[in-house]
Amino acid sequence: MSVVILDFGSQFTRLIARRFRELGAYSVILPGSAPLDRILRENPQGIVLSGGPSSVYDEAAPKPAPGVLDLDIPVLGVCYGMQYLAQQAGGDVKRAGKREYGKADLTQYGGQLFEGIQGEFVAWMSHSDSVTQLPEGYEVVAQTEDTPVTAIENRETRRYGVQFHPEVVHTPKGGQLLANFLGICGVTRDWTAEHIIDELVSDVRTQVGDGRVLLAISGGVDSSTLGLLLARAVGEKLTAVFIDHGLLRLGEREQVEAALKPLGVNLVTVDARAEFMAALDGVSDPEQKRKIIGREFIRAFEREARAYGPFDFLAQGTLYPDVIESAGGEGAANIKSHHNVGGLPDDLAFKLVEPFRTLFKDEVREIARLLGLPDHIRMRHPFPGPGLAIRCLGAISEEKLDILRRVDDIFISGLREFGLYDGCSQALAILTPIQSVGVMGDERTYSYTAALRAVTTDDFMTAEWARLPYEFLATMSNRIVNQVHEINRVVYDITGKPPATIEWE
Ligand SMILES: Nc1ncnc2c1ncn2[C@@H]1O[C@H](COP(=O)(O)OP(=O)(O)OP(=O)(O)O)[C@@H](O)[C@H]1O
Ligand SMILES: O=c1[nH]c(=O)c2[nH+]cn([C@@H]3O[C@H](COP(=O)(O)O)[C@@H](O)[C@H]3O)c2[nH]1
Ligand SMILES: NC(=O)CC[C@H](N)C(=O)O
Ligand SMILES: [Mg+2]
Repeated sequence: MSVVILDFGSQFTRLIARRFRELGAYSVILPGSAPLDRILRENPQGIVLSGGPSSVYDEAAPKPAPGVLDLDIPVLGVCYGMQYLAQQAGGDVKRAGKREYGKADLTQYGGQLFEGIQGEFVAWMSHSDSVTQLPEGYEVVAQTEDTPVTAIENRETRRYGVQFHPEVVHTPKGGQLLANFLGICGVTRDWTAEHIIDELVSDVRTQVGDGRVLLAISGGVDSSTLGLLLARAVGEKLTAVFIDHGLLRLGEREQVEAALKPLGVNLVTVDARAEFMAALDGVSDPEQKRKIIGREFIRAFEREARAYGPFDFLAQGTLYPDVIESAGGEGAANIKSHHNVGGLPDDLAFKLVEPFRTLFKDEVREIARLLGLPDHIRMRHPFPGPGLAIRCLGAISEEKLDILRRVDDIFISGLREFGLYDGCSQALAILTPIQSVGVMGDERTYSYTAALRAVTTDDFMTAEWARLPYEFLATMSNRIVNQVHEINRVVYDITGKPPATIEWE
């Protein structure tokens, strides 16, 4: 039993599934045009029609397959989905005089979807079309100042629509609304992280069969958790490979080896420092750096496959944000090529095993907890595969990496010492190419500027800059300038994501 989410190209479709997972309900995302028999195979108790960039009155507007809306189960249309429901039932949709983007307050609401919800309701909007004429049998159950038809329902046919996005965190009471929809569908909410693990294990077994798997492991949360999952799924057929590309932090190689040993994975460490440094020599463009790193990772895995292989499969701890930022979503833009997705070379000879490809970091952490990953790995801040190369802006050199390593170590150790590490989701130091004038010991200096960045976030798709105490920042600035003589200026990044991203390249 499940809820089927039909995807019409919204950026947020995965978030609908994620909210259902949080509510303990199992859901499946299928393409908007999935045929009826494909949908029926999922035994749906309800259907969600997602948002999307099209307008329902466009010639080529995507539609659910014939028969889908004739099923006698509840249907919730979100944004484009609601507009489609309204149009299909005989209502009308037009480009509205007033578009709504961002937060809007519902001026009134009621009805089944809003049952039990009280007080103000902030709804996150992203639309330029509106339902201008209600179809027969429907009533309006919510309004905003600009949009008279913000939510609709037809109790008899159990068709519901919302113009806003209940699935995003900026609609704080959206979870309750989605829970109400699950209630209307009669969904039993017993889908847990244990179920997800069982399902992932069985999917991996089906995919891998008798094949052998090379696991790309970094000592980070995602690949370490994947190590435990794969050990359960394929056992002996697994070899974990950790690449030291010369872009790691101070002492990281030894720390990772020590941390992974007790997990019982069969670990091989590869020294590929010379290859990475040679390939990155003189390269300053961020995308080019990322592509080269993606390629060099694969070349290093291929070399190991010749030594320890053959391997049919390459397993990576890829998460959904890596995919969507690398333009892996329906119509999504390429923000940056993550080395493990957009940075992969075209001639990849391995088949990829990426069980976490649809999940977010906090969900992987929950899986990690159940699989018994120690907390010091589970709660570690993420560290990107391209490592210090994308934090040393412009062309890298051994000298610059060494400077950055020392700055990073002071900052991260400082966060731990002051008890601030766990309060941030990720912290990093950046070595900028800016040189500026300073005065130290009565001497003129002309040295580099280091930037510090710390953010808070759940899913790494959006983030706030962390409000670290001034005293702490002052101490960090002091220590860095005193201990790293190549730095004479320290700045703190006070930009969120969006508009910035977490890494600087
Ligand atoms: N040094 C490395 N050696 C081998 N594989 C790596 C290395 N760095 C990254 N990878 C691979 O790339 C994937 C993506 O890296 P990413 O940093 O997003 O995940 P992670 O390192 O597992 O977890 P975290 O996000 O907590 O750092 C990893 O899951 C891993 O499969
Ligand atoms: O393994 C990785 N390979 C990459 O190429 C990569 N680029 C960014 N990141 C990490 O992804 C999260 C979001 O980062 P951005 O806001 O900079 O896009 C943050 O946690 C980043 O550290 C990467 N991780
Ligand atoms: N986010 C959406 O689903 C948008 C639907 C439609 N394109 C509109 O602008 O109204
Ligand atoms: Mg990492």
